[in-house]
Amino acid sequence: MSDSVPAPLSARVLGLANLGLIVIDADHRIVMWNQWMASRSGKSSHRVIGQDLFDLYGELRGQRLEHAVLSAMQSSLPQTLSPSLNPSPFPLYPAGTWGGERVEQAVAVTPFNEGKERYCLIEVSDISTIVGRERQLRSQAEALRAQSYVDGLTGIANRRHFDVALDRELRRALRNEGQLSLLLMDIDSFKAYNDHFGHQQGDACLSMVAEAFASMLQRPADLAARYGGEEFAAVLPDTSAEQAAVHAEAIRAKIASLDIGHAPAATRPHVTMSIGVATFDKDQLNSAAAMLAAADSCLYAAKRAGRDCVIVYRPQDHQQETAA
Ligand SMILES: Nc1nc2c(ncn2[C@@H]2O[C@H](COP(=O)(O)OP(=O)(O)OP(=O)(O)O)[C@@H](O)[C@H]2O)c(=O)[nH]1
Repeated sequence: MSDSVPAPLSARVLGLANLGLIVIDADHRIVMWNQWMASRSGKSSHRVIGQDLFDLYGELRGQRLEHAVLSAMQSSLPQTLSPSLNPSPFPLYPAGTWGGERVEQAVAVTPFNEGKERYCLIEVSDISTIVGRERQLRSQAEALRAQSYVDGLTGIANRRHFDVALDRELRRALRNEGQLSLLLMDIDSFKAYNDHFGHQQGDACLSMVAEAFASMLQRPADLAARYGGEEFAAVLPDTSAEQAAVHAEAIRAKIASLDIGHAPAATRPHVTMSIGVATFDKDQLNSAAAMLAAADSCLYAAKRAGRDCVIVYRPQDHQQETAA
């Protein structure tokens, strides 16, 4: 018969438990320290048994864990430490490593009596995987949010981003009586391009035009967007009608200079753009709808004028037109 005594079942279970188990007495002296704690703290149970937990880990003094232990001992009520408020209170590291990042911990404190003695059980769970997954989900959500402001085909801002930017800049212009211009632009005879070269090449053309157009806007507050289909738009804060007209003309010339061959049915042998320009004014063009309608009417006028040109909205002309 073997003379080795089998470990009591409870001791075996404590050794196998996949969480840290610490028991301290009323004077905070450690009376139990399981294998999980030993392998993650680098301190074996016979080194720590009998020591005051808060002497062993001075950094816990005055912290939430100490308050939780004191209050659990006094009230006899269990306490749970929020992992977000108390990240990693114990200096514990993944088993088999030393140093590096502490394991993320969730800590529960449960007071209990044994005979006349008062004790406190401290359970420490490793929640590193959960916290890591949460971080990953949060960063994926942020990436998705960023993507939802980006046009999938061209990579420039999408209509939603444009609407938000125009609204924000309009409110700023109204507040500061500042200047703000808007460009609406449309690739000329794009239906003919698609019909001649096919939709896939049409998409490639849209991407080239978008890239060239976006590269023309230099200020950080300027926004180049795909407004929809073959239409593009730009929000230009602190830009007068005259300055916007110069920008628009430069963009028109840049697109023409790309010299992208067009369909035979198009007005020009190369791809061109027509552009309408509207500028904020506090009496008439003081809303997104009014500015967009004004820019759109100029874009339409540019198409009627033969395409590949820029037309700037002038409130006085409009008054004359509507009055006539
Ligand atoms: N390839 C491609 N074509 C698109 C996309 N969005 C819109 N279009 C095409 O753009 C064309 C726009 O045609 P129209 O609105 O008739 O205007 P247009 O031919 O450009 O003529 P004008 O604007 O008068 O110069 C349509 O044939 C649409 O199918 C897209 O994402 N990819």
